[in-house]
Amino acid sequence: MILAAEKLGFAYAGRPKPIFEDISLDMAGGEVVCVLGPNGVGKSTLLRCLAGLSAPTAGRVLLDGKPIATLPRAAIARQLALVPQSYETVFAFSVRTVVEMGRAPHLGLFDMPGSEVAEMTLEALTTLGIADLADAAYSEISGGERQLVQIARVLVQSPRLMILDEPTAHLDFANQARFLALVRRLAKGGLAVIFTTHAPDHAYALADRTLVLSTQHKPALGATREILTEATLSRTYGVPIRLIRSGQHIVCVADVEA
Ligand SMILES: Nc1ncnc2c1ncn2[C@@H]1O[C@H](COP(=O)(O)OP(=O)(O)OP(=O)(O)O)[C@@H](O)[C@H]1O
Repeated sequence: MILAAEKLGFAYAGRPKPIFEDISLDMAGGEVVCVLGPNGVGKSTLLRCLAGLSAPTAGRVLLDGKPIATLPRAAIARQLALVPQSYETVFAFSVRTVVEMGRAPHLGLFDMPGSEVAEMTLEALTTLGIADLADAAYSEISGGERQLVQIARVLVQSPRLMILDEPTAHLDFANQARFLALVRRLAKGGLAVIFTTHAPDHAYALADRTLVLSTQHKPALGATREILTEATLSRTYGVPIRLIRSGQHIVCVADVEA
């Protein structure tokens, strides 16, 4: 097991009740898990706990069997990569440098990235279709391009587990489809992936299991096609949701009147 979350709970100081309670989740290599739920339900907070960036107020996270809270950041980063919802930098780094920095956890303290890292970086940028942006300033590219750069950066980090917070939020329709195909390919190669999304269709397209967070009900985790019923989705989002099947694909439609 790469990651094991045991009975996690989290409460922000000053908030009357916990954001979530009693979440347990095991991640093995090659598995893809989606976290779904309405705005503000706690998805990003949960991902930060799983990545060891926030300390849960209940329960614990084990990485390779060891409590993540006891591990040095570089040791965590060799196993696990988090792509947050947004990533800003105040420095005028080039796209190439931002991606190369993904390799830092594998380098010694005074090592400079060599030709191997340069090759990995170019390969990752090419995979994401943004090799032509290599020398652009990260601060001067679009939101979707930044999202692709961040995904390239974690490819160079080559972790065993990728944790992605709304990775498709800024991507155009084709890049969303390419991203889903890329994750499917990486998972076949043994990578474990946890991602959040506001598109339940992406859970159907990608996730072996889905964790549904809701303000009204207990967290529910199960096989995506079993857990994401019309009833569960409608209850979770508070609007009537229908599932439309077309071959292998399932599309969700919300029936909200004007
Ligand atoms: N630093 C903080 N201090 C206090 N409350 C916070 C803090 N960060 C987030 N929250 C609150 O915790 C709750 C969960 O936030 P979180 O960002 O985890 O939700 P989310 O499910 O990822 O939301 P979204 O889908 O809108 O991105 C929200 O009510 C939010 O307002």
